[in-house]
Amino acid sequence: MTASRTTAPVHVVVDIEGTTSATGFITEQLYPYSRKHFAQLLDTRGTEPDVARAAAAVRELIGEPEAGTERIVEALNGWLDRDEKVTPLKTLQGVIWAEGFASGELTSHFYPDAIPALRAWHAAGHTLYVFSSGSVSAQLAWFGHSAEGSLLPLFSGHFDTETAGPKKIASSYDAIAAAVGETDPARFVFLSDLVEELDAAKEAGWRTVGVRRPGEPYYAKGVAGHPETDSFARIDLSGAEPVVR
Ligand SMILES: CSCCC(=O)C(=O)COP(=O)(O)O
Ligand SMILES: [Mg+2]
Repeated sequence: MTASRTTAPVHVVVDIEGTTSATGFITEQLYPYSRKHFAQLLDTRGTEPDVARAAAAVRELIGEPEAGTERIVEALNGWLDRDEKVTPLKTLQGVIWAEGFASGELTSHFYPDAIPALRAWHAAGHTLYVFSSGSVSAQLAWFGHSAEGSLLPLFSGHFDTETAGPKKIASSYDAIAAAVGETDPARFVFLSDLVEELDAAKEAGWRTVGVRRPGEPYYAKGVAGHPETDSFARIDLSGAEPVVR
């Protein structure tokens, strides 16, 4: 059972892939871009802290302490093939994508209802956060380069699997609440396309809304046990509970 809350503004925490943005855009535009640059990144910037930490984590995960660039890239591409949200993969993608966005080679995608709703919630006094498997550096590049310019001023913080923990376990949502300094978990509303993530947030006492957009990979799976919407425009945050109109 979730705790009650007043009608005070809430903390809205959004997932990216399948929620604010199309999975197909990310897998077709961003994933190939990262594949193209993994080897070069490891060879030319391997001593940078983020790159070195991620390479060490890949070696540990594959159980090959001596793995060189070729073997690491093979592991990264295997995870990408299966869209596995492995933290060091996401860290390296974030470093690569940050450069791609900065140079103008990459652009981000948002469903047409997402940006107006984010702006409206921010204007209404709600605080906005991102919790995505995409690294914080990828999130900053993504939200910093929308077709409508930078959306970063709308957000009060960004969380990923390195800073908060895996998205399918409740303690990660507790960690976000602690980082935000919020003691009432019912003041959070988490929006995601993946039911296991919504379940974990709900277990932590958060409110949830399942975002179920036609054409998305998890559409058929559904979001049983959570209010469901196909558009941010239908989410009303003015009452004690998020309502889908
Ligand atoms: C452009 S942000 C990175 C997107 C990404 O790589 C990813 O895995 C997003 O997964 P999510 O947790 O947002 O569904
Ligand atoms: Mg998602």
